[in-house]
Amino acid sequence: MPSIAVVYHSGYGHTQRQAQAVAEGADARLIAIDADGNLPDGGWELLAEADAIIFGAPTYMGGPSWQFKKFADASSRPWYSGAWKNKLFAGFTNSASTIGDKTSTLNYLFTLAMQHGGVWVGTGMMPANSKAATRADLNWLGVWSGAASVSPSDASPAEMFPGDLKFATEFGKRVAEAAARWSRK
Ligand SMILES: Cc1cc2nc3c(=O)[nH]c(=O)nc-3n(C[C@H](O)[C@H](O)[C@H](O)COP(=O)(O)O)c2cc1C
Repeated sequence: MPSIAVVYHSGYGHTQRQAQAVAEGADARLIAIDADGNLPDGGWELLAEADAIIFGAPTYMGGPSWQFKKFADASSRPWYSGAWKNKLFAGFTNSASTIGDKTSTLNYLFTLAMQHGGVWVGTGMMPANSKAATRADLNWLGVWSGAASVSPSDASPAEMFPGDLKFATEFGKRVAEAAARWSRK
């Protein structure tokens, strides 16, 4: 079975809930970037061993949080040795506004994966964009480059939209299926 890691930052718990949903679908290990932008003990080793790495960050000011960016800059060490080359990568983000420039964050996560010589997995999911669509549906936002979710600015993590969480889990499953095909183990 391929090993999959979800490495994410969350300032206030919303991206963490999304990360848990992605990890559930992917049967992945969760690695939380802390408030200082550091990984827990053993985090880098888990990433080195993973067949697939899923990046997650909240969208702050139209991009990933600085803590995620600190992690990304620190990943220049495995970049130097090509240690993450040919792994599968995917990404997700959460923010308050429906659009909120979330795709800028997803584009950043994609670019990071490409810098590492990785192969990107998108959502591959049809949008729920008819008049009858509700926030309980999968991919209500209509995003293909990665999983996205909305947390209204006054909503707690417990109040996140069920469709967004289901979307995150299905996205995790898709990455796991892709990793099973990609991995030679
Ligand atoms: C510094 C800061 C900047 C933010 N910038 C954006 C933004 O550009 N777009 C948006 O939709 N929401 C923005 N938000 C709202 C957060 O994305 C939202 O609260 C999100 O749920 C936070 O995720 P977290 O709980 O995982 O930290 C911002 C919040 C903070 C604290």
